[in-house]
Amino acid sequence: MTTILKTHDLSIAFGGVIAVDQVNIEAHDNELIGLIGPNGAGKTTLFNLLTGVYQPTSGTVAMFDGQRLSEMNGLPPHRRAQQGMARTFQNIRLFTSRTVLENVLIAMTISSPAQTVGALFRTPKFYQQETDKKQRALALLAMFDMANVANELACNLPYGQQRRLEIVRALATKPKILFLDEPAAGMNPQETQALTELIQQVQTQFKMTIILIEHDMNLVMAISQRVYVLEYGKVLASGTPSEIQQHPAVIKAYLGEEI
Ligand SMILES: Nc1ncnc2c1ncn2[C@@H]1O[C@H](COP(=O)(O)OP(=O)(O)OP(=O)(O)O)[C@@H](O)[C@H]1O
Repeated sequence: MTTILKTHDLSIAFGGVIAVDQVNIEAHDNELIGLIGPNGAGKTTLFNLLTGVYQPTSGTVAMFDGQRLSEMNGLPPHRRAQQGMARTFQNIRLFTSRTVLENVLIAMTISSPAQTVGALFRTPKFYQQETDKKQRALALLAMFDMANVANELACNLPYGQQRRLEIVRALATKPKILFLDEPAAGMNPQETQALTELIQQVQTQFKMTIILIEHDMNLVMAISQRVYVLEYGKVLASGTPSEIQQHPAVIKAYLGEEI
């Protein structure tokens, strides 16, 4: 098991609220991790700290590439994206007036900009790269059953497909680690089931690490290899789904809710 991401005593305070409080977590290569916790527990804030949207009040985030450790503190989101982080958001953030294909191509271009000279003078290499990008984008869309809507405007897609497009767009950046913030939010049971299978397929096919915030316990418990539970900004428990489901403190935190 190779560690790919690790935090040390990661904390952030907003005024008097300590939203993330000395969190120590780690993610391994090709691991699917569930991040759960009651509303306001600090899950999205933790994602924002990991991906560079927020800088911590104290503590560190590090990524590992083999033996090489890269400190992430101080790096803005786009620099972390270049290091291999990609994410989706709780609220869909697509380029709604662009087509589905353009949304994916833009993500690819942002993550690996074309050589300026090639782009300026439209060299044969530039055209080849553009063709390759388009083929890769279409292949990703096909995997998500969306090749047939490649030329639709993103705003015209049904909600479930918009959510899936967000994942395709994140994958287009070839991340090492993918953060999914409530990917099943607002989906119906059939869409959720299809998404569950897709997330597993992504993990197997791309051999990447996925960290998933999700309120749908069936989804989390079905696909996570390990689960972290946050409560009041702290890690309350971590373990396999079955360990978490039997954990007394977790049961207490979720009293009245089915885990
Ligand atoms: N930018 C901010 N300014 C002030 N307080 C914030 C900010 N972001 C988050 N918080 C507070 O931090 C705490 C954790 O919020 P966060 O959104 O991370 O929780 P969550 O576990 O993702 O919740 P949910 O499951 O409802 O999405 C909350 O008390 C929230 O009000």
